[in-house]
Amino acid sequence: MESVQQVEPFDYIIFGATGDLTMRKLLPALYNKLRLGQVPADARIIGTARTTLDRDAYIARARDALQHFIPAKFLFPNLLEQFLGMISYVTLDGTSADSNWGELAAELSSSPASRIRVFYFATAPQLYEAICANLHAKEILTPESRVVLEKPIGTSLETADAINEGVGKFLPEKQIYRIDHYLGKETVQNVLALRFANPLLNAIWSAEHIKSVQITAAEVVGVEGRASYYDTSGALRDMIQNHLLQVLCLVAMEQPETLEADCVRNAKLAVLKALRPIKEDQVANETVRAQYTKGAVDDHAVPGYLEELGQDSNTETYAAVRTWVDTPRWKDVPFYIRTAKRSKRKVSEIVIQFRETAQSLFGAVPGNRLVIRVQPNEGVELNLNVKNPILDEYQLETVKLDAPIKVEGGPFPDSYERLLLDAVRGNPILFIRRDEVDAAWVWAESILNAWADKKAPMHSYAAGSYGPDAAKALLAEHGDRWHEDMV
Ligand SMILES: NC(=O)C1=CN([C@@H]2O[C@H](COP(=O)(O)OP(=O)(O)OC[C@H]3O[C@@H](n4cnc5c(N)ncnc54)[C@H](OP(=O)(O)O)[C@@H]3O)[C@@H](O)[C@H]2O)C=CC1
Ligand SMILES: O=C1O[C@H](COP(=O)(O)O)[C@@H](O)[C@H](O)[C@H]1O
Repeated sequence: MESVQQVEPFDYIIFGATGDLTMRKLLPALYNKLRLGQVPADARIIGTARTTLDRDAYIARARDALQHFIPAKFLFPNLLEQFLGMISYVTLDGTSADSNWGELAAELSSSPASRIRVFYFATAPQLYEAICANLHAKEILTPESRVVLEKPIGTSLETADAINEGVGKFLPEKQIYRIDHYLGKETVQNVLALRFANPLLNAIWSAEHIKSVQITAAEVVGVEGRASYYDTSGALRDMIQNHLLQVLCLVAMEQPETLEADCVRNAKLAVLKALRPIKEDQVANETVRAQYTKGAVDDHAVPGYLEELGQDSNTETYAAVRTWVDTPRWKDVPFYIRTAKRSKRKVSEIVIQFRETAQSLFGAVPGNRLVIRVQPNEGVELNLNVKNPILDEYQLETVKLDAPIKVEGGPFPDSYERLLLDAVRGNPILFIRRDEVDAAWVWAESILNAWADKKAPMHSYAAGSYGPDAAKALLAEHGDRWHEDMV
């Protein structure tokens, strides 16, 4: 029950405190943890950014954000005031040695030196090294400090190395927390529980019984206000290199010896290293990339990606990859991973397709299917073949066992909630180690390089559809179908 206990007193120092991430995710997550009794009353949140604001002006912004992003029934007036009372603001350019570091240091010095300090970098990653250099030079980093790095950790192995080296000059790896918010999702963490706490599933979790695995993260939204970032990234860098590969690792890994962070991270790393490299001349066969064109989402007409961008682009808003984990457990089992902007519906899910039985008492019977609904409508469903109760003879039909995953009396926790306090706890189990980042880039780069060299076509799909038809062929070659095409 450790996770419902209050954490130790902390100072959370947010760089980028006026930004979208802070307002939409970080402050609401910390408020929710206070509501749940996990944040001690003397915890403090110090926001910093370059915009000149006094405390009152910052608190007004924070209040607006909380009123907007926390459902009214969970926004208790006294608690809101208590939370806002924990916040202060320092106008600071994190990259400039001449900036207001004295004020930040003075704020922090009012707490005991042994207090936990979490420096959360909600800024562009190019700033991380300079911020760390200043924190170091101004002697603000203590042995009880950690830094949380937001994604993206680079756009390639080389740029990721530059970020990691830059931060690593000032802090050892154990004080560096690279966030991947998919690991903060309860339903993603649940993959380990499902696999290793259910002998029934554990016994059949291998190529002998599993025919294929598909992992999807599709969104209805387009690139919204983030086109300038997104166009330098694309679907593979934005979602697959990090979030979906992490999910794949949890599905495919061998059982770690313990739940200690490095045991789990070693097991994930082994999967990343076992991913079969996709060679340049295979990229056209093993991957599909596409851009959305104009279409309709929820009956509203929406423009295509290029129209939104206002210029030509070679950036994919859809990516699907067929990949293989070269370990005995997963021999010849295809893993299909896909992500899309402007899809028909928002869904993140893992579909485990079990093998059919060609000859049984009932002849050929379809394989069972386990669906882990990451979001929305969080839960687990299992398709079973049963006897049709109306007919006298044995005729089979499929029923679905459905186990929703809900939180009694509360909203489903946002992924940032768990992660923000794990950084305080000093528990890196849900954060990415540097060697994982590197291994994921090694695998992703061969695809990205081939795409950059136009070795695979750029397909298109109408906004509001499930993606390009070409993606169906990736699965059809192995007798598989995407979940929405399954009967
Ligand atoms: N928004 C999201 O949903 C997600 C964001 N991320 C990542 O989080 C990070 C922040 O994203 P987001 O909030 O959207 O970005 P925004 O552009 O909304 O915010 C950037 C923040 O950084 C501050 N900033 C910029 N330069 C400096 C500086 N030199 N010193 C101190 N503060 C500075 C800005 O304030 P000011 O201009 O006042 O200095 C602002 O508060 C990025 O790395 C992004 O990739 C990751 C996943 C999702
Ligand atoms: O990291 C990112 O994730 C979001 C999708 O997150 P989800 O929790 O809503 O599935 C995505 O919109 C964004 O482009 C990407 O940077």
